[in-house]
Amino acid sequence: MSTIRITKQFNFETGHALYGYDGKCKNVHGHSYKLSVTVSGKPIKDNTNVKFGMVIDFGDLKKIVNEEIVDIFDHATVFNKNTPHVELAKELQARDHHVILVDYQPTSEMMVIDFAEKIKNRLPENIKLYSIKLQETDSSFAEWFASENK
Ligand SMILES: Nc1nc2c(c(=O)[nH]1)N=C([C@H](O)[C@H](O)COP(=O)(O)OP(=O)(O)OP(=O)(O)O)CN2
Ligand SMILES: [Zn+2]
Repeated sequence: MSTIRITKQFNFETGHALYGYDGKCKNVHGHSYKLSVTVSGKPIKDNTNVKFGMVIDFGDLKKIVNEEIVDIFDHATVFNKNTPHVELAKELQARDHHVILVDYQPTSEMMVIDFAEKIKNRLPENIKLYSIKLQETDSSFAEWFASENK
C-alpha cells in the first residue's frame, strides 16, 4: 500500500513581540497566522473499519491541532519568558488577558519547532508528522520538516 501525505490547514489570530529585535516587530503586534500540518501514513485497508481509505480522519487531525495549538494560541499574546516582557505579561494576566509565556523568542521559526513537538506527541504510532508550515504574513513563513530534524 502506498504511503500518502495529507494536510489540514488552520487559522488563528495571535499577538507577540520580539524582545531585543532591531525592527518594528519589537513592538507588541499581531498576525493572522496560517498553519498547515502535513502527516504521512498508509490508508486503512480494512473495509470494515469506519475510517476505511483514510490515513487519519481529517477531523481527528483537526481535534489534535486545535487542542494543542489553535485553542491555546488564538487571541492570545505570546512573550518570551526569559526577557523583561515577563513583567508586561504578568500585568496583562492580572487584567484577565490571555497570555502565553514561552521559553523561546516567538519567531515563526521557533513556533514551528514548538508546534512540531506538541503535534508529534499526540499522533497515533502509525502516523508520522511530515511537515509544518506557519505563515505569519502573506509573504513570510517558516517550515519544519521531519526529514531535516531526525
Ligand atoms: N526570520 C524571521 N524574521 C522575522 C520574523 C520571524 O518570525 N522570523 N518576524 C518578524 C515580525 O514578527 C513580523 O512577522 C514582520 O515580518 P515581515 O515579513 O518583515 O513583515 P512586513 O509586514 O514588514 O513584511 P512585508 O514585506 O511588508 O509583507 C520580523 N522578522
Ligand atoms: Zn510578528
